[in-house]
Amino acid sequence: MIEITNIKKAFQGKEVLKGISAKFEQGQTNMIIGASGTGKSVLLKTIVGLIEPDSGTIEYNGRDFYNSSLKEQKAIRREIGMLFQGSALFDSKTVYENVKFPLDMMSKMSEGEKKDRVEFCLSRVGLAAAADKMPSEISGGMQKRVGIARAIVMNSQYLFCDEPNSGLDPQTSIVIDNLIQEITHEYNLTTIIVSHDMNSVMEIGQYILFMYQGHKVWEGSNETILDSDEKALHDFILANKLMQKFKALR
Ligand SMILES: Nc1ncnc2c1ncn2[C@@H]1O[C@H](COP(=O)(O)OP(=O)(O)OP(=O)(O)O)[C@@H](O)[C@H]1O
Repeated sequence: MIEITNIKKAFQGKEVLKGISAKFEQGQTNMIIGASGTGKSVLLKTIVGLIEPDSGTIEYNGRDFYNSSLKEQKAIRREIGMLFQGSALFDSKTVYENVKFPLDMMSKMSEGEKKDRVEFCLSRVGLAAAADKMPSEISGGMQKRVGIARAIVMNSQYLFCDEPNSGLDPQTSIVIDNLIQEITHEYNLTTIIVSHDMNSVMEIGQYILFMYQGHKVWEGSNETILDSDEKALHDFILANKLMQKFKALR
């Protein structure tokens, strides 16, 4: 579980995060949603340790990240897997080499152990046959799957996904959403996904934190989100035409 308490962050005097608290449970897909510019990415970066908050705490299974020693922070970082927007693969490395990269950087495994682990992760995301391909030779959806394999290769406990569906067609988006959810359940990960894709929210949002202008204004699940009478959330949901129709039918 990741617990954040009263997180605040300002840039040049402008408050971007205005005291956010939440609990992201293990073994479920947690989502941070909200309109553009509302602070979702800053919050995610704060949680993973890329932006230090001005105040507040972030606890990884009880370990307070920003009040830990560098050694302890490094240990937590090793337990984190990230799926970046746009996949962020190395263009000059094969699929296999991309997935192996974190093991080369951070593990003490032998070459044989690394090979087994990379092959296991690639087959878990359905890409065993694409190991020798270059990122430019595979589709956007396959690139995301490589990104997921790379994110879990270190046996991560925590999985962070920043807009995992950006640039994907609706059908491929569902495949990627379902893969993230399956992996979360299978390996009992604490997963946090930043998204503004309402389809994903409805598909896999087991816990949803809705942000508006730097505040948490609503939390709940995909089962309760359509019943909320929070105005900002309502406006966000109904910006999606399909959701308007769906809501009208209920
Ligand atoms: N390093 C930074 N320095 C100054 N301002 C920043 C910095 N990072 C983010 N901001 C500001 O913080 C605010 C929130 O940005 P953030 O990227 O978190 O929004 P978001 O909700 O993720 O938006 P989007 O959905 O468009 O990615 C914006 O006004 C942005 O300009």
